[in-house]
Amino acid sequence: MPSLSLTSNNSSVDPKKEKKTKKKIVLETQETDPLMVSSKKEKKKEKRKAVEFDDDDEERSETSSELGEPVNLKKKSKKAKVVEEGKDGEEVKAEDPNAVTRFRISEPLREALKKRGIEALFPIQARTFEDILNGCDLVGRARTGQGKTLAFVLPILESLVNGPAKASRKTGYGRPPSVLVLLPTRELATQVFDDFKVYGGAVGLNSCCVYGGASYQPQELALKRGVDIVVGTPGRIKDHIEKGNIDLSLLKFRVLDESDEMLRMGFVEDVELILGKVEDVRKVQTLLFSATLPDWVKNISSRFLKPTKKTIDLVGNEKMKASTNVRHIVLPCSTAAMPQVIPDVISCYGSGGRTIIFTEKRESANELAGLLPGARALHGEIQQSKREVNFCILMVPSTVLMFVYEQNVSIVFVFGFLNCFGSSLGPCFVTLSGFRSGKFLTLVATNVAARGLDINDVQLIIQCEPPNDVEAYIHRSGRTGRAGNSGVAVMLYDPRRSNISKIQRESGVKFEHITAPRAEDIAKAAGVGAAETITQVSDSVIPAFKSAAEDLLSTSGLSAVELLAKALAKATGYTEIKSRSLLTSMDNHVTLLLESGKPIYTPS
Ligand SMILES: Nc1ncnc2c1ncn2[C@@H]1O[C@H](COP(=O)(O)OP(=O)(O)OP(=O)(O)O)[C@@H](O)[C@H]1O
Repeated sequence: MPSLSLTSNNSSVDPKKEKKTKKKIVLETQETDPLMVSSKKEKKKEKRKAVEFDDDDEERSETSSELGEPVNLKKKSKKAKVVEEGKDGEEVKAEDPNAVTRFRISEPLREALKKRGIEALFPIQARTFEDILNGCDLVGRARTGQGKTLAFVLPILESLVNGPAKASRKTGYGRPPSVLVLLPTRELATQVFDDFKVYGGAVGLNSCCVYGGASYQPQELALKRGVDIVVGTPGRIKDHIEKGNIDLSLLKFRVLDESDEMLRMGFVEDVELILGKVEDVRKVQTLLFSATLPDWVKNISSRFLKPTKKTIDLVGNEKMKASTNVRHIVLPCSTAAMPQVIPDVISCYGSGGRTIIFTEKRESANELAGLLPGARALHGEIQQSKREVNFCILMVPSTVLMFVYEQNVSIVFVFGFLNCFGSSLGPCFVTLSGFRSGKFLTLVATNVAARGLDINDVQLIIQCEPPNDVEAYIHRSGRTGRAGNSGVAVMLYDPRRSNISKIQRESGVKFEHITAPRAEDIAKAAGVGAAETITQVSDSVIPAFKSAAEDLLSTSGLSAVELLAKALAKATGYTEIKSRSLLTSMDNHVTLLLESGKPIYTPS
């Protein structure tokens, strides 16, 4: 009989160590099985050991910006500000080489940027600005959240109002568009349109947004009135071109944003048809942007862009393709354990901000959203009106509610009694706009939310299983850690069914391996929050509770600190701390590592 030793290691799973100790058997059992643990005391001892944090840096992501405790990651990574001593000891900021003032950006645009807190360009913007303004076709690539949208918005607007495109640009009623921007999803089109609306509006240029699933009429009206910039999805833009609503004869710019996704989604034919409608391609500048540019997209781009095109690739051959502002983590977890594990991951890593959870299928998104408190689902089957709606209530008399769509394109009168309000309002404020505005903090989405979405304060991304391709991993994890902020991306995987090595190899991410947050971790995070709220309780309550507190202190045999700890535990809903499997993250399971002195052979 080989000798067996019992090791319960609740800290990080270390694949390297696993390799070295080949003669180990990992068993798993219900915690209540008396045969598997010698005594309760021993078990408690092992648990206590497991609480100690394995501080082995080796297994942590080399890309992590925050490698300490898994809580409170809400930090802005500070951009270096060079400060010099001026006259009379006054502090003078040395000018940033990427300061907005150093670029050919006109005053109204500078003002609009300043209003949004932008005083310097990000590297992809600085590196592409002059080339675009000088009329070059360009392929631009930078990691997620690095500001690729403004990298094309700013020089295009400058070119139209002060640069080479100004001379031949038409103005007035019924003018055909000067700019056409193609994006793969309606959500992205809306987002990029918002930027054109703000910055274009600042220099007197009009934009409109067209996408499938929404009514044609308001889009046709806007196009007929005349616009400078059209942003939209390929299918609907193609329809408008075929219906004669969009005239591309005076087009100056065409932009393919998230180009690889657009072409992958089967829009190649639509995109080719749209681009083919431009009669004289020499008069049009074509720009192509994405965080991921597989070789096949680069090849296709040579068909759409001039041979003289410039390529600005800020990722290039660097091993790490995903965001370097994100802490990339993997966690073994079975599907059955997800509803228990995900809320705990959110408690430990969500820093109180927004979380996006990605599932592969629509049904799983619906199911999970139903199981997680305060979560909503977003996927392609959800009606467009519910996916991104920006209603505002204009007046609420006792019996009439009136909603006006933000773009003033449709007005809906809803007549009814005020008590109908609660039930009718709910579905209106759903999904993206509700998530953006903080009405709910957890979004469960399919890949429809993987690309380009820029939502404030998304602290945590959870992927329920490894995606099929590396691009999906890069874009999904890139919904956090944007514009210099840090974030956490946790990928769940079932070690018996899925493999993370392909994603690891192709993305260049060195994943940090963790186990499901232990009850102690979650309790600690909750305790910190509860301690803060206790200090906010009014002193007026003390007299009412003082005598009970004194009685408790004198009779319990516990110290004041221990009693306070129990009170915090109760306040946060903890009456006991449960164990959890390291392999599947199932509650009430313990993982046992049995080491043998000799090889063990199975009967077969
Ligand atoms: N120069 C800047 N200074 C500060 N913030 C900026 C600057 N440029 C862009 N941003 C902000 O950075 C965020 C990310 O920008 P954007 O969505 O364009 O990134 P992206 O590179 O297109 O990301 P993705 O690849 O995910 O689509 C936005 O909130 C944007 O307002």
